[in-house]
Amino acid sequence: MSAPSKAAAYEKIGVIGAGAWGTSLALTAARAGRKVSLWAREPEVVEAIRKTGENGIFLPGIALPENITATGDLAEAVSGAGALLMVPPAQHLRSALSAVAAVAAKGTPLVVCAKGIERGTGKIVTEVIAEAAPGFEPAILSGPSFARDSAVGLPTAVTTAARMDIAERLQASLSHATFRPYASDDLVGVALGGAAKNVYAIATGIVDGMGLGESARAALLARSFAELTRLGIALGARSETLMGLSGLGDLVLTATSPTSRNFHFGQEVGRGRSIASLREPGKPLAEGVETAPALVTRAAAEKIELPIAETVANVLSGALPLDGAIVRLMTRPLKSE
Ligand SMILES: NC(=O)C1=CN([C@@H]2O[C@H](COP(=O)(O)OP(=O)(O)OC[C@H]3O[C@@H](n4cnc5c(N)ncnc54)[C@H](O)[C@@H]3O)[C@@H](O)[C@H]2O)C=CC1
Ligand SMILES: O=C(CO)COP(=O)(O)O
Repeated sequence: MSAPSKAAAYEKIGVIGAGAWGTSLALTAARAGRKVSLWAREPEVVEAIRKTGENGIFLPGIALPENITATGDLAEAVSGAGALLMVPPAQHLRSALSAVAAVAAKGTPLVVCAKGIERGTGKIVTEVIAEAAPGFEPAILSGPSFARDSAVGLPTAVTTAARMDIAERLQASLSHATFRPYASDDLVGVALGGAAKNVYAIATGIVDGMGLGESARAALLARSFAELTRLGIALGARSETLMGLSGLGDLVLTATSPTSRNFHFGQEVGRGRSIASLREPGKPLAEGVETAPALVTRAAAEKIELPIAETVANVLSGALPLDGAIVRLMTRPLKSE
């Protein structure tokens, strides 16, 4: 057993992105005793928090304490912050990082809390940080955690991954009675686990929506984990990380729960809803939709086969009809496990 960490907490935390998860994390940091500044892209979110003390647009019904200051001014949000939690949708991470890098103090840990892989490049978030914010400390926060669960005070555990001393300072900065971060220095494993599980949650959602049964769902979940592990190891992740909170833990949560937007998206596809209608503006964010082709791009570059992720990407692009997808998965050459 490792010795308990005595790392010092950061006094102030900046949170960039005030969707459900950014707002919930701001609340977590505030409950842990930090001073928090929460940057929102939408002026109406800043106004709502200032006037009503809650983010009625993305996390309604949750009162935010006074040690959270909402702002639309990025320079104000990052000023004096010991660490910055980056919580935009994954496909907007690069631009958010560039904007922050232009105004924040070099060397500040940029803690990516978004879960995804960049479409077009196939880059995982550690690589995006290195390119968009050179000179800053890369960090990841990920694990099985619905924003509302942790906001209402249900017990939640996540992993903070960074250079170990930074990971431990983040752990100390965010932990409180119902929020338990574990520290890790395996950034690749933690980043990949959180991103890939969204794609596999769409897959299990589809199987559920098609009424193929719980046995099929469990088989798919297990084979999804095998895929995730194969790619993770190729990218340099540790297998125990992938078996932890941000790999297996988040896969089990997201790929079995209708509360998950990704699983729900898959369910609706499996029930025959058109993908275009599920992606209309204003529909819930399902990160796996963009990450599926990105995951496939990255796996191809690493010469790794991901038949389930590929099938999801092909169904979402319209290249493969649903029935064809199941036939394709079940008629692959027989293998040993
Ligand atoms: N909601 C949850 O339970 C959890 C979410 N996450 C991750 O956190 C990230 C953010 O998700 P949520 O907070 O749930 O989002 P949300 O669905 O609650 O809110 C949407 C967010 O997207 C931003 N946004 C919309 N259009 C944009 C654009 N064009 N450019 C930049 N930003 C734009 C909005 O400002 C808002 O912050 C995602 O990567 C998600 O996977 C991770 C763990 C839990
Ligand atoms: O990442 C999450 C839980 O850990 C949230 O999942 P969804 O984005 O699918 O709702």
